[in-house]
Amino acid sequence: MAAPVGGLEAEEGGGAGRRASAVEVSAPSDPAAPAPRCPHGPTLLFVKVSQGKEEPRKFYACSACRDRKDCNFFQWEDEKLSEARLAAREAYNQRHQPPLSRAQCIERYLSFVQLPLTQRKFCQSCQQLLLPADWREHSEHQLLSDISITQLRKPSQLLYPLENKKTHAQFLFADRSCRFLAGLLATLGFRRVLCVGTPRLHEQIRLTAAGDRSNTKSLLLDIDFRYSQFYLEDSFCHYNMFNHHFFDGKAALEVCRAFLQEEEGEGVIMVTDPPFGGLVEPLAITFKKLIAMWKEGQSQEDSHKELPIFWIFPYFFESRICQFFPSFHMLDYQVDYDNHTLYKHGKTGRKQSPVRIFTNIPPDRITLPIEEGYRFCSLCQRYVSLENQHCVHCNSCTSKDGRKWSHCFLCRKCVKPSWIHCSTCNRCALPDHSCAGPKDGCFICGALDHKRSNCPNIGIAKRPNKSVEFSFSLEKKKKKIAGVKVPSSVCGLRSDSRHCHHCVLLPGLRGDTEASKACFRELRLAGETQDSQNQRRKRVTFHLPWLIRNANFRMKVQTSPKVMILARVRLHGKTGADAWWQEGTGKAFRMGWSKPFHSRKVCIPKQQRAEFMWDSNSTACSFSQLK
Ligand SMILES: C[S@@+](CC[C@H](N)C(=O)[O-])C[C@H]1O[C@@H](n2cnc3c(N)ncnc32)[C@H](O)[C@@H]1O
Ligand SMILES: [Zn+2]
Ligand SMILES: [Zn+2]
Ligand SMILES: [Zn+2]
Ligand SMILES: [Zn+2]
Ligand SMILES: [Zn+2]
Ligand SMILES: [Zn+2]
Repeated sequence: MAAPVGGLEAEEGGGAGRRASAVEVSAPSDPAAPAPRCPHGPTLLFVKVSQGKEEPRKFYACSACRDRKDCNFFQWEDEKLSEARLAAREAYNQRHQPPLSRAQCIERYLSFVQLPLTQRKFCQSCQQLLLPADWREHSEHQLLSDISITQLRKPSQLLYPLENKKTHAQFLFADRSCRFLAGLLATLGFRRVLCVGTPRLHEQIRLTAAGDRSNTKSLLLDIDFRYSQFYLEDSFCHYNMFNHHFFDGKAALEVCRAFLQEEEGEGVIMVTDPPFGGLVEPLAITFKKLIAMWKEGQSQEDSHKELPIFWIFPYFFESRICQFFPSFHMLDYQVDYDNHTLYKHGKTGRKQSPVRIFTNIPPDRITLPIEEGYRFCSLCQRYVSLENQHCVHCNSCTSKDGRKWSHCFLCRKCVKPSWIHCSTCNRCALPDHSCAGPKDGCFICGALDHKRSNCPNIGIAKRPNKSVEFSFSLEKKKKKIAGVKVPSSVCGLRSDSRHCHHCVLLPGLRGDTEASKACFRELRLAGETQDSQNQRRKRVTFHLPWLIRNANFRMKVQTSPKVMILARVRLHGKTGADAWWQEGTGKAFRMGWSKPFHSRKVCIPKQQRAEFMWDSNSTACSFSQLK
């Protein structure tokens, strides 16, 4: 596949046709034609939209995996496949199903709990509960022994989270958020919770129910098959929320249906926390199918009722979610994650989490914890963040991100504190925005209410790094390396980074303003910091203006003779809703000996930020952008 779906998340949130290029879900030309299937169930039909125009040829790709490494299904909509290829595909799909059936998992689980404690082992390497007959096969693996019933009830602590952003994005609730959610559901009187992609909440509800005998039930639907080892058939279904596919067929679908329709659908809520990189539209279609399933079980007089839902998602998807579910509104509560360094609560994390709860439950029924910085606004009749002040002009507590917003009389609405009204654009924007630049929202997440430089996803690079300080000097006389010209009007960097209008530059760099006005193509960096191992390590972070995201750089490091250096390029998340730190993608390469400058070509594909790091006794490092 020509990587068309790779950029999906980048394009979500902004809506159709505003970006240079986006991939969107599309309606099939023939609605009766069934979508071809990959191992993750029916695929989705996508279309590439460039400059607002749809490319004529649509294609099918995996609904669940946004990285072709995870599932490389690709088929043009109008492509005809031979019988032999169809049969091969079917065989491939079969081979890529989980090794054990649901029934086998349950049988194994029942045998496992019967074992004495000393015989209960878990293989961390294979992420599998072991029965004595399996021990030999796993003897060389990393094993955990004496697995208690308490541990079995907390599989999300036993299993390692699948953080692969493009498929599972398994970011688990921090204890604080998990307890808050479980408590809120209990306070609201729900007796059944359909947990769609919320394994830790599922676990918490079951633990609480076991403790207080409240009998609250929970059913987990998740694509992570590992969970099937820990639950009987009435509490887990292997499920794909992007195409409403039950991997175990009709029997599993019936489990879900019965769960939703119990007590004529009374007392049930759906809570979902999908991977943030996922497209809103297919999720909305799925949730509507679950709602329809719940409705079938309702009596006539209840037909006006809605299935209560908590959809946990970043706040900048508000307009997109409300487009599909107009009765939803966003709560101010900031949802925290354990294994997510960025999305943590303001007080403890490095950054305020942008993740919120969207719900159709009236906000006056939802109490947010005062001790965590929420207050009740009697005018809005809802709990809001302490900083979120009631605006008398808007007659509402208007902040979306937890900061105090200010009212603009010209725009007739409240705007972010850092914005000012621009008479050229006739709207509020960041002071250093480009009036000539694209006016259609943020290039990272696509939201219309902010630009990329103010995007909550931009994260790490913008924060000043106290331990590293760089200085640079312009080397005009040096042999010039051709640079790519970026017109200043499209350069997305803030003016306070003193960037050159024509180059990619480094936020936080301090330097000569004259120099930054000139078109310089080579930067010289000097600076260092110590890391924990007392190694010398230098690092610099690049912001790439949106236009030149596919950029080649030359990195040159000057080493003292006979010093081998290890350089590393780290890419910070792709564009899009989950521009998170991507630990795993650091590409390390060695650079040779003794020559005064060693150079390497580095390609930064589509990322918005990249970090260059080098360990060495090197005296200087320079970067230049190549054509
Ligand atoms: C952002 S995490 C949410 C976990 C939640 N915060 C918790 O702690 O319970 C996303 C969850 O959705 C699941 N998931 C990812 N893709 C899915 C898909 N296509 N269908 C169903 N579940 C999926 C992941 O396995 C993961 O459990
Ligand atoms: Zn697939
Ligand atoms: Zn093993
Ligand atoms: Zn208010
Ligand atoms: Zn206002
Ligand atoms: Zn304004
Ligand atoms: Zn302007």
